[in-house]
Amino acid sequence: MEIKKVSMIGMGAIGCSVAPGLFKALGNGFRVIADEKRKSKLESGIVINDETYKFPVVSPEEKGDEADLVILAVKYGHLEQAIVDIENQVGPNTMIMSLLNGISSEGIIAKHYGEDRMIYSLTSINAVMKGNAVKVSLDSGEFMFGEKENIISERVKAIAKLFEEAKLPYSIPENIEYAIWKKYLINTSINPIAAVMRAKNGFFQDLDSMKLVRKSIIDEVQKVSNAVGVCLTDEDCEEILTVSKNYNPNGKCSMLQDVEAGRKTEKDMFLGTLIELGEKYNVDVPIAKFLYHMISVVEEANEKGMQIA
Ligand SMILES: NC(=O)C1=CN([C@@H]2O[C@H](COP(=O)(O)OP(=O)(O)OC[C@H]3O[C@@H](n4cnc5c(N)ncnc54)[C@H](OP(=O)(O)O)[C@@H]3O)[C@@H](O)[C@H]2O)C=CC1
Ligand SMILES: CC(C)(CO)C(=O)C(=O)O
Repeated sequence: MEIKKVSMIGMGAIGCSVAPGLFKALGNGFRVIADEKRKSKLESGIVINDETYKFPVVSPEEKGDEADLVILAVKYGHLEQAIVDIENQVGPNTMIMSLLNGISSEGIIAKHYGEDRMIYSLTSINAVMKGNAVKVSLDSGEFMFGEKENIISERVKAIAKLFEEAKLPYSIPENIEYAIWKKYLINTSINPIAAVMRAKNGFFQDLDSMKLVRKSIIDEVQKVSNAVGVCLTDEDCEEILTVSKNYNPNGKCSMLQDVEAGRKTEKDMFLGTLIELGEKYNVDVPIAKFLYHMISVVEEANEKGMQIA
């Protein structure tokens, strides 16, 4: 199996981390799915690490040229529309990979296109987008992917080959669902706190007191993981506290970028999901609820144009 055509939806911080490598590896076999408005922005060029790129664009309406692999890199609030927009790129053998954070996007996409198409994935790379410019260091993390059943299938091997050719750092974890939960532990204990405090990555690297704040939500995620049967260990919870050390201290997590850009955040994907699972499995998650409400305040203040002092 060889991957010759990849279509990607979502050319923000993460999409732009993957796109240059895939474009170099595949040439016009790499396409960005974009409607008219986004297409004209992309055609005027997108600046990634100071280099301007003009990627081939395909409209959601264009039919008859399906991709071998479709990659989604939109925010959670845009997922439903993106699922509709990728439709003409999905043929009988197309694989679908979601780089969205959180533990829920694969299940949502699978409801529309079927579980058998899904390749489970995550990225630990930290990228920042401002206007049409993205800064990313591929050394800050990697991409992880695998089959839900954790077999090294021909599909997984083909994606690994593609990522090698594209010079994108990757690994295939022993258990992809577990790896996605570990990433969820990172995000639930960094993103909402960073968004409320307007804290750059450095706050999560150099402040001992921040560890205590993070531990309170980490504890809730661990309890919920036990209830659903994923069972994150105490070692995972400790390890996660140091995992952000490779990030640029002046960099910002994606939720802080949302708040600063005046966008709605992914609070439902991170905290809403935890609250729902807590209710379902009878696990108390008061810190998740508190953070959820704090983010709602930040979003409402943004909407009403109220400034932080
Ligand atoms: N930034 C980071 O460091 C990391 C982010 N993530 C996760 O990756 C996902 C993407 O985040 P990030 O890249 O930061 O998000 P961004 O907001 O930077 O980028 C999302 C992009 O998707 C585009 N988009 C949305 N809907 C569509 C659509 N229907 N068709 C075409 N384009 C669309 C947006 O365009 P427009 O602006 O025009 O709406 C935007 O350019 C999130 O789930 C995030 O949590 C994971 C790891 C790290
Ligand atoms: C890079 C990292 C882990 C920072 O929290 C992230 O996933 C994000 O920004 O959403």
